[in-house]
Amino acid sequence: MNTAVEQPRRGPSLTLLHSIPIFAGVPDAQLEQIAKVAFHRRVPRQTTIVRAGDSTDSLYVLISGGAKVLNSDEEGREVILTLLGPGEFFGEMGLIDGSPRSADVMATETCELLVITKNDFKRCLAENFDLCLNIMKSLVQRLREADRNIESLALLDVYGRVAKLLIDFSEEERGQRVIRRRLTKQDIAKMIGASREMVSRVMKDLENRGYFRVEEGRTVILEKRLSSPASPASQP
Ligand SMILES: Nc1ncnc2c1ncn2[C@@H]1O[C@@H]2COP(=O)(O)O[C@H]2[C@H]1O
Repeated sequence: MNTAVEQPRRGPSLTLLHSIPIFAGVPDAQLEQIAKVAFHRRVPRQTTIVRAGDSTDSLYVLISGGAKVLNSDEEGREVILTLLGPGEFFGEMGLIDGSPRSADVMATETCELLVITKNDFKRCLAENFDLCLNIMKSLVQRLREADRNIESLALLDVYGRVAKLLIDFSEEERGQRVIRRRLTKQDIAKMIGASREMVSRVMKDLENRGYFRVEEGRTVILEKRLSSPASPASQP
């Protein structure tokens, strides 16, 4: 596992801060304060940035790259709680309630991060209602996502779970829904609680039946059909 990290660099620009959703609506005077206390850090792929159970010292904002939030048991079995992309933040839970880190966060690509230490983050929160509100909105969105995941685990078969995940990760692009981020079958398996072999089988079947196609390394979804795939067992 990679633990090497580059030396931190100080000082994000105001333009950069303006482009990050949790800083939306925060006045420039406050952003200047944040710019003074935040610093850049670059971490290579496979670096564990935050480790479950550790004490909490900082909030992280992902400027570029990608990361996964995961939990594992003593036997090394993993569940991926979510994937994070540019503009998203992590490490807020421990800062808010003082508990140890709730999960590992690992870089899936080289990441450019903005780091704000615990005391600086708390000072920024105390002085800025918009920042508090933006953090609350993100927490509500994460709760909604977690609720949807519980529902899908309880009510859908593996076909339905794979289909739902592909739709959730797809983005609108010129009238089509396309998955741009790198999503391995192993990652999908760890997100939906199925084996990698099962996910491979289901995806091959869905592709053969025309629910999606892979074009130049991207997955293009034939949306209307994918939203309700029938598993072979339930087909007439
Ligand atoms: N279900 C989830 N969705 C998105 N992010 C999460 C989820 N669970 C944990 N995290 C993030 O992972 C971080 C691990 O460290 P913290 O508990 O400090 O803060 C946590 C959150 O930022």
